[in-house]
Amino acid sequence: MSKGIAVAGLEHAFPARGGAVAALGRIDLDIAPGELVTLAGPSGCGKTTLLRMIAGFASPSTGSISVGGVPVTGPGVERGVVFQQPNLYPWLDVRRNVALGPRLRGVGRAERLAIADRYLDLVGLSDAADRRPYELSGGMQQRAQIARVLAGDPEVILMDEPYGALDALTRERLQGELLSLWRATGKTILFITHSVDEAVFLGSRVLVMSPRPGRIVLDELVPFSADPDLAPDEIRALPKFGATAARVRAAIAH
Ligand SMILES: Nc1ncnc2c1ncn2[C@@H]1O[C@H](COP(=O)(O)OP(=O)(O)OP(=O)(O)O)[C@@H](O)[C@H]1O
Repeated sequence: MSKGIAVAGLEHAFPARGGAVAALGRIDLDIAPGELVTLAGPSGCGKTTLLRMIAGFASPSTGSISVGGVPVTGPGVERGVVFQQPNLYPWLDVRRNVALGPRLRGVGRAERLAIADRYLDLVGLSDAADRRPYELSGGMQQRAQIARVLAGDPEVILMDEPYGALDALTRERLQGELLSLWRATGKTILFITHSVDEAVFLGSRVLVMSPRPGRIVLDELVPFSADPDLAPDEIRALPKFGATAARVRAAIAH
């Protein structure tokens, strides 16, 4: 099951010496269950602030956020968060890191390890299950983090530039994997990125925010990622892909 996200009349200013920093202008946003929404915009425009508020790590100065119709008042198991830097526990092996969510939910040992193995297989990490996080490459750690979030079976996945620190090849591979995973599970995903290519490749809908205080200045449905007849490799080669990317780039530069 996936849930929708509703942001209504949201504004946010951070208190600061010499006056407040207006981080987010007015944001009204409805994300339907099962959408994969990518969010781009210039550095410092408030993308992370918005994601952290939906995650329940911080609350807005004004306005409201609900997930699945329930107001957000703090973090919750129905929202999984993937950070730019993998945040695995160094003292647990990869399988136990992934099994952590089910463990916290009280799932028995054999079952939670089976769940972990299923998600490690899904992200192509079965061979690394017994290793510690520091024995993994950056891309493998990021995959393990994604497996861990999926093992918690959240209805909504919030991803804050998860591939920003990866090399180009690994990044493209993980983008393709995420696409297959989203097509298979229909989870609601909000994905922040600095890459126009990544935004247009992954998003069933692309949002662009203005410079701070961030407002949504482009909101466009994109037909590529949801099309089961399009293999990941084919998407970037479409002429319409280039045209959409040009519009997104123009909106960011505005
Ligand atoms: N805790 C805080 N206190 C004061 N100002 C903050 C705080 N967190 C963020 N800001 C400011 O709010 C603005 C938005 O920051 P945010 O991290 O949301 O932007 P971003 O779009 O995610 O940026 P980037 O793309 O560079 O990661 C920035 O000007 C930032 O300096």
